[in-house]
Order: sequence, then C-alpha cells, then structure tokens
Amino acid sequence: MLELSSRKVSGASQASAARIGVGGPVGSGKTALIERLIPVLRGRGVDLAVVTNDLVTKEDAERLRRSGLIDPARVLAVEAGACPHTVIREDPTLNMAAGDDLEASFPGLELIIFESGGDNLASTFSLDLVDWWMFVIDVAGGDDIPRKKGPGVLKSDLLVVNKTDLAPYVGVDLEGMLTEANAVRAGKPVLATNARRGEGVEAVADMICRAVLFHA
Ligand SMILES: Nc1nc2c(ncn2[C@@H]2O[C@H](COP(=O)(O)OP(=O)(O)OP(=O)(O)O)[C@@H](O)[C@H]2O)c(=O)[nH]1
Repeated sequence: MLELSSRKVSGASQASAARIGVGGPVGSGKTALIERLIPVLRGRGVDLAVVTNDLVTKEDAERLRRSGLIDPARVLAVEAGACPHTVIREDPTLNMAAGDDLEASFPGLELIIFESGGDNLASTFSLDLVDWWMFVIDVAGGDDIPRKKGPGVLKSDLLVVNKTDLAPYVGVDLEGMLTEANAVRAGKPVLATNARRGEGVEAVADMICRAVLFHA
C-alpha cells in the first residue's frame, strides 16, 4: 500500500500512464475487442500494456500473450478469486499494483488497459483504478439489455454493443437496440462493433485517443 501511495504522490511530477477499464458480461467480447484494439492503437504509436482479470485462472492473459499482438511481458494477470467487480471496484489494490509494476517495467508507457472478468450489468470500475472505462455488451445477450439500465450501461464512459454480425441470427433489431442505448445514456457515447471482423474498432480507438490520451 505504501508503494501505491508513493506512486500517486510522485505521479504528480512525472507522467504516468492513462488507465482505462473494459468491463461487461461474461463472453460479450471484451478480450476479442482488446485483441482488435491493440494493433490499431500500436499503429497510432500508443505505448500500451494490459492487465487481465479472471476468476481463478490467467486464461485471458495467456490468450493475449500467445496472440503475438503484444510483448508478453506487457500483459499481467490478476486472479480475482471472487466476484470480478470486487477487484475493480471495492478493493482495486491488486490491479493498481499490477499497473504500477507495468509502469516501473516500461517507462514511457502511455496506456494501461484493465480487462475485468466477465460480470453482471451492475459492474462498474473504481475511479481510483481507472481514468475512463467502457462497458461491452453484445447483441446476442438480448436487445432488452439497454432498457434494463444497469449501472454498467448507464455509468460507463463508452458503451460498446458488440457482435453486431449476430443480430439477424438472434432476432435483434440492431438499430432499435442502439437507439434505446443512446436514449438511456442521455448523450454519453455508444458504439457498435463486430470484434470478430474488426468492424467499428477504429471508432473505439478514436474515442480512447481523443477522450483519454488527448491526441489531436
Ligand atoms: N460472432 C461474433 N463473435 C464474437 C465477437 N466478439 C467476440 N466473439 C466471440 O465471443 C466469444 C467470447 O469472446 P471473448 O472475447 O472471449 O469474450 P469476453 O467478454 O472476453 O469473455 P469473458 O472474459 O469470459 O467474460 C468468443 O467465442 C469470441 O470469438 C463478434 O463481434 N462477433
């Protein structure tokens, strides 16, 4: 804890990496979206690293390390061991420490992406951990998800509706779902993606670059 406090104090005089969260229900496509974002952001010159959260394994971290998209040393895993939101909201100490380790190992790091373990619609990130966070839902989860107004849908800085390609197969009116999502979020951004094919990922990267990294 002492080390974490020191980082925050010293952070005032030295640039530290922006920290963003990626949350959402189980299987909505959080890792798939991150796999798509990594090359797009790196292509724009963003120096980045990733912290994954899983319940009792390091599955997502191992998947990213094997992907060839990023130096495996830039991917750290946190095992939540409990409800995933506990370690991104109630007590994010383990994640903060993982972020600090990455910053110590990679001076000049500009962005750290924290992927939450799959959770429910009430999941949110502590702003002690991240500066900005997105919530990823998917079309196959049902077009009523925005209407249910869970905190993840309402409070996230960006809502991503993923798996747009599946809409015709699960009887979802994608345009209607996006309209409802925009309505419940009262002006906060909503983007649609197909992480399998990479569609919509540039727009997500644009938002990160503008809203978080303050790139022109
Ligand atoms: N058709 C389609 N499949 C997708 C898309 N995005 C992800 N998937 C698939 O959905 C499944 C779950 O994707 P993941 O990226 O593992 O989802 P996740 O949210 O990280 O999952 P957890 O970490 O277990 O919560 C995988 O089989 C992906 O290939 C998409 O846009 N379209």
